[in-house]
Amino acid sequence: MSYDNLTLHTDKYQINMMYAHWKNGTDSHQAVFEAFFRKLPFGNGYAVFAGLERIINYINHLQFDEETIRYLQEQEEEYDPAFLEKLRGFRFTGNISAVPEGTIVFANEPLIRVEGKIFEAQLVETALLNFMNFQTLIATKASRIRQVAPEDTLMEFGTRRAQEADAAIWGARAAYIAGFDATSNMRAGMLFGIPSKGTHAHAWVQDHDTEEEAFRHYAAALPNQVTLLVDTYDTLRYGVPNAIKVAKWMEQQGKRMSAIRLDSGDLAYLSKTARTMFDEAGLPYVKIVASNDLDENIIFNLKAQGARIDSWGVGTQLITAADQPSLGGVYKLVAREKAGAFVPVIKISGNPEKVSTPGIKEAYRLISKQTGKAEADCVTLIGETEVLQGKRLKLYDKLHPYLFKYVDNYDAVQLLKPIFQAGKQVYELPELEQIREYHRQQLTQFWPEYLRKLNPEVYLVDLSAKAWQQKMDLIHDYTSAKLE
Ligand SMILES: Nc1ncnc2c1ncn2[C@@H]1O[C@H](COP(=O)(O)OP(=O)(O)OP(=O)(O)O)[C@@H](O)[C@H]1O
Ligand SMILES: O=P(O)(O)OC[C@H]1O[C@H](OP(=O)(O)OP(=O)(O)O)[C@H](O)[C@@H]1O
Ligand SMILES: O=C(O)c1cccnc1
Repeated sequence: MSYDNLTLHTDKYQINMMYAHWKNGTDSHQAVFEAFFRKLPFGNGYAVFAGLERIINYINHLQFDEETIRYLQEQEEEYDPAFLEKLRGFRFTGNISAVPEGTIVFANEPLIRVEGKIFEAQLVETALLNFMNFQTLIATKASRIRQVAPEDTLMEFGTRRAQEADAAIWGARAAYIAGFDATSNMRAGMLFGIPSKGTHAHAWVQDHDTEEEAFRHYAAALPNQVTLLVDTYDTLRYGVPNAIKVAKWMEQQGKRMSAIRLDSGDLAYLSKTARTMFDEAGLPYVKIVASNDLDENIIFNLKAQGARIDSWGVGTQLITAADQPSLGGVYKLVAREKAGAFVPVIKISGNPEKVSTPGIKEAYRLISKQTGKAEADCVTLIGETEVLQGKRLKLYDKLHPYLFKYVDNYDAVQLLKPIFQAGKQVYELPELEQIREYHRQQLTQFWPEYLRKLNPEVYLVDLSAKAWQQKMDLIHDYTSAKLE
């Protein structure tokens, strides 16, 4: 089965709600939803937004074709044929704003805003969250790994352990955005233009009578990219000495071995000893690649132990975000049309962090004119102008009011950019290399205290006084209404 129409890549309850709106005659009512997450993953101080390319692609190709219509008909007898007829002509006609991929983002600020007919805006929730949550999670994990090895080559090796094919390729892309240098996945390489890299597996060595013969045959076949896996039998007793012999043999033919790969054992000890052996053999140019269930913590520790590793192959831990395998991004209705105008809506919860923030919002990054560094993000109601005028602001985290600061002399950068207007794509997707460079620039806007991997400083995401007051008013209205 090869069916790639993603229109039904949604939860049934979205179609049920579309149906009920249509039945009630409210399907064309305008609504505004915002996507955000409430908690940063991995205890990190920031996240790296990704997923927009796939979202744009998805929105552009939304279409209930005959096969999907037939399926809906068979699935749900209650769906009126006239509803299915309406779906035939469906397309997304609303507005979408989003932060560009590679942007550093934080909890509780809108990352995607969807405005349009409730019928359309409801359908897209599931897919938008699916793409944003996964890709942002992997980009953030990759960013943590890049942080501990700023100068080294990082290769994404995760496909065999990824949660299926889509996760492998979009995860590879997310990792590249956040600073990885290459992927082993050739399809990701082909589709996105990510550099592809690869060594060889144990099978290559096992399929020869001797390790030395295996190394020689490999070097003869691909003399310009020889990275030999040296741990099939015994790294220091056989693997490294055999690799040294083959490197000398290559030199006689005017070639240079690129590297060896260590894939088991004590990577610190083995890399230091192997480095000495290569150096003493007059082969200082042969680099050392390591793999084996690596993540940012192991890499950090290996470096602390003085490991002599130049390049890291990272698979499982990255592509599955093993220490936190999902990002809890949500998509919340913030305003709906009533009597021809938008009214803010709220979701009340016993958990204060889950009370939604009503109203259509904008998010700004306040960049100090003096230092060029980000001081805080400010979430306002749309149309508020104080932030844009550069007025002195007292910002504080409303859930934790002891976190506050004053900012002035700043530039306010609007985080959400228009992506679709009246259903038409108005945003030109940057090239992947530009996204990667943009992400690198983004990192320079933050003090290192916010970026550090362990116990980072909390970056302030403030809610404007007006947005806060509106939230309080609605909480009051709803909770007192309930008591009556
Ligand atoms: N010096 C080190 N300090 C901390 N962690 C290390 C060090 N060397 C290796 N590791 C990590 O320890 C873990 C070792 O796992 P494991 O015991 O499965 O590997 P192994 O002994 O190399 O055997 P296998 O052949 O099964 O891969 C891996 O995640 C590896 O990256
Ligand atoms: O460890 P990861 O970060 O996921 O990196 C990818 C791993 O995949 C390969 O081996 P594979 O796991 O297939 O076999 P092995 O465990 O026997 O080495 C490779 O040798 C790495 O060890
Ligand atoms: O090229 C490699 O060495 C590689 C690729 C994928 C998984 N493990 C290793």
